[in-house]
Amino acid sequence: MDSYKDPLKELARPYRKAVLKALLVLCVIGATLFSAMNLMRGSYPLAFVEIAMGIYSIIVYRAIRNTRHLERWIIAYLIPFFTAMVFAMATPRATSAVHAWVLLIPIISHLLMGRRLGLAVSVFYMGIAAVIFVYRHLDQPDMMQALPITNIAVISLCILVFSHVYEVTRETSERQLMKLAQTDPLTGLANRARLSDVFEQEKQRARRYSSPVSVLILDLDHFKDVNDNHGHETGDLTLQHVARIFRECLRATDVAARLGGEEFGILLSNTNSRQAMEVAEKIRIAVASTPLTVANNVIRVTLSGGVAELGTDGDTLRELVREADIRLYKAKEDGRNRIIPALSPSTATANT
Ligand SMILES: Nc1nc2c(ncn2[C@@H]2O[C@H](COP(=O)(O)OP(=O)(O)OP(=O)(O)O)[C@@H](O)[C@H]2O)c(=O)[nH]1
Repeated sequence: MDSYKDPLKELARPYRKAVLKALLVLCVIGATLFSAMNLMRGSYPLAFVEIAMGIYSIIVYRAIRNTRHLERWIIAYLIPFFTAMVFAMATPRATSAVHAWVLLIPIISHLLMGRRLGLAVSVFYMGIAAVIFVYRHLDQPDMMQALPITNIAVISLCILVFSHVYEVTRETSERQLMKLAQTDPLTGLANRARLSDVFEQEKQRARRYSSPVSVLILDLDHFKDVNDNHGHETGDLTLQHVARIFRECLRATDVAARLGGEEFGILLSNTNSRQAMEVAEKIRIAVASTPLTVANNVIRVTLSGGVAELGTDGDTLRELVREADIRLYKAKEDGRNRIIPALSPSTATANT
C-alpha cells in the first residue's frame, strides 16, 4: 500500500477526529436512551442493534485515540452506523419519527469522508431510506400525498447539497492555503517547507525502489551587484527569470525551491550524483547564456552550485544541504560560475 502522506488528508485529520469523537459520544447517549425505550416497548431486535452500536462506539472511541488509520476507522464505523439507521427505519415497530435521522447522513458523511466518498455514501443510504419510507407508508394516504412527500424530498436534497457545497468549498480553500504556505511568493517556486515534505516522500520511494535521489544547491553570483547597479525591482525580475530557466531545464518530477535570498535548492528524484551534475551544468549554462533585458539594460548573471546524493552524503535533507553547501562555497572560492560535484571536488568544471 502507498504510505506517502497526502497533505490535505493530514490537514483534515484533527478536525475529522474531533467530529468523529463527538458523534461517538452522542451515539453512546442515543443508544442508551433508545435501547432502554425499545426494550420497554418489546422491540428487542432494534434494542439489540442499538446496544451493539453503543458498545461499538465505545470501542471505536478508544481505538481512534492514537490511530494512524483514522480514515479506515471512519468507514468501519459509518457503514454499520448508517446500516443500523436504515435497519431501524425498516423495523415495523419503529415510529415514523425515526426517518428524521436520515438528514444526519449527508452532514456526517461529508464532514468525515470528504466530498467524493461523502456524496457517494450519502446518495446510497438516502436512496435506501427513501425506498423504505415509501414502502412503509404506501398504505397511509395522508403521507402519500404530493405536499408531504415534496417537503421531505426537498429538505433532504437541501441538506445534501449544502453539505456537499460546504465540503467542496472547504477542501478548495484548504488546497489554496496549502499551496500558498508551500510556495515562494516572488518566484512561484516551492519554499523550504515544501522541499522538505517532498524530500521525505522521495526518501521513502528511494528506500523502497533502491532509486537514487540528489540535491543541488545553487546560488547566484554577485547578485548584490544586480541590486546595487539596477535596483531591487530588477533584482526581483532576475530571480523570476532564473526560476523560469529552472522550470525549463527540469523534469516535472523534480522540485526547485527558493531557500532564501538568491539561494535555491533542487531535489532530483531518481537521479544519481553524476546525472545531477549533468542537470546542474545544463542549468548553469542556460542561466549564463540567457541574459535578461530590463528597460534596455542587459542583465547577465551566473550561478555556482554544489551537488549531494542521498546515502553517500547523508540521510536527511539537512545533511545533504550542508554537504552541497560546502561544495557551493568551494565553487565560489574557485572563481564562481561553476558546479562542484558530489564526492570528487577535483572534477569541478572550470568555466569562464
Ligand atoms: N532583489 C532582491 N534581492 C534580494 C532578495 N533576497 C536577497 N537579496 C539580495 O541578494 C544579495 C545577496 O548578496 P550576497 O549574499 O553578498 O551574495 P552575492 O552578491 O550574490 O555574492 P556571492 O554569493 O558571494 O557570489 C543581497 O544584496 C540581498 O539584498 C530578494 O528577494 N530580491
